[in-house]
Order: sequence, then structure tokens, then C-alpha cells
Amino acid sequence: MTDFHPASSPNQIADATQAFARDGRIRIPGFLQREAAEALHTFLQDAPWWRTFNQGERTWDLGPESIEVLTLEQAGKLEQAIHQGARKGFQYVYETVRVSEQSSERSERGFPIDRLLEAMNSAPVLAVWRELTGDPDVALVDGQATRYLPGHFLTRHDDDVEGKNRVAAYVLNLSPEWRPEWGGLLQFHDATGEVTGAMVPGFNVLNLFRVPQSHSVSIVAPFAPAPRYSITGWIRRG
Ligand SMILES: O=C(O)CCC(=O)C(=O)O
Ligand SMILES: [Fe+2]
Repeated sequence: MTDFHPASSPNQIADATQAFARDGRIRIPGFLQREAAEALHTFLQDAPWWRTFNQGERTWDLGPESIEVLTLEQAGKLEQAIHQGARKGFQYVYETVRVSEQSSERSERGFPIDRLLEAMNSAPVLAVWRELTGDPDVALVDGQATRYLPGHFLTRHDDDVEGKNRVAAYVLNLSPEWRPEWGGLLQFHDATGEVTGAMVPGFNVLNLFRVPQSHSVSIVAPFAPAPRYSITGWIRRG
């Protein structure tokens, strides 16, 4: 049975804790056992993806049937609306497989991503999140799988949503042999929009960053030969 618990040693966690306290963002390579990362990657390559995008404040999730029946003209109009939204405002388009926040529903569905979220919410791993973030009130981890195809992106935002009690955001990268030129970079910004740091997709690397913090995902290039896969979500107080 594949084990989805983090593979980091106590020493690695202690080092990461120091770096997180200092910088507010860290990268942990080799986050899961190789077999677990490979099982997730295999699942993501053939998962039931939904296209998600926003129109202003409103989120749309389109299932595979809805995407397939769009005419070329409808798909073009949708793309235009998304590009219009991205010119000045907050905009995103990518694909998702959502994961329930209910442990019973995760256990029942039992996808590898459900099993990962179960492990992330187990008592010993919650203790690791409390140590890493320095927040003793961390109580849950939520998540979704994401797939960014060429043309997908997420503009600048800070993840601070009222009532969600997010302490930190995580991104478990599952994109083997990614090149930075393919886009899909997780970029961090200062108040003027300047890029103060960027994380290139990788394989089995965990990005962890404090919330709120301005960031974006740069558009995936038309020539990227593979999608940008990850499991992403937040470490929360409740
Ligand atoms: O995929 C990433 O690197 C970050 C995703 C993100 O910022 C978000 O979903 O809010
Ligand atoms: Fe975000």
C-alpha cells in the first residue's frame, strides 16, 4: 500500500522551519516517497479534470461534457472574456480535481489525491505543519489537484479570504523535467508588482509560503510539451 506521508527527516523539518520563519517561503525537495509521487502523477495524467475560471467574483467549473460541446465560436468568446478579465483584474483559468474537506468523503472516493489529503490531515503531519508554520492553531489542510495547460494562468492575488483562516499555502509540484521557459512559474511580487522570487515547477517538490503574500502563476507557453501538474491548497486554523 503506497504511503502518502511526508518523507522528510526531523532534521530537514527543523531546517525548513528556520527558513520559513526567516523568508516566509520555502521549497522542500523529495517531499513524498518516490512511489507516492509517481502514483499521484500517474493518476493526474488520466484524472476527471474540470476547467475552472472566474468572471469577476464568480467561479465557474465546467465538466468534460460541457467543454466538449462548446462550439469553436463559444470557446473563442470564452477565451476572449478571460483575456479581457486578465488585462487589469484578477483572473484565472486552469483545470481542477477538487478534494472534499470531509475525511469520510475522501475515504469513500479513495483517489490517490484523497489519500494524500488524508495523510496531510493525520495527527503526526498536522504536528509538522504546526512546527513548520510556527502556528500552534493549525487544524486542517485542504487541497485540489490542478493542471495548467498551454494558455492557463493565475494573476496576482494574496490568498487572504475572509473566514478561511489560511496560515500558509502549499504547492506539491508533480511536473517532471520542467523548463522555466515553459512558463507556469509561481512568482512572488512586492507592492509594485516587481518579481521578488519565483519557483519553477519540479517533481515531488513542495512549495510552502505564508499567507497573505502576493503571488501569481505565469502563463504556460503554447510550446510546453506537458501540462503543469500539482496538488495545491492551504494549511488552515479551521
Ligand atoms: O499553483 C501554484 O503554484 C499556486 C496556485 C495558487 O496560487 C492558488 O491556487 O491560489
Ligand atoms: Fe494563490
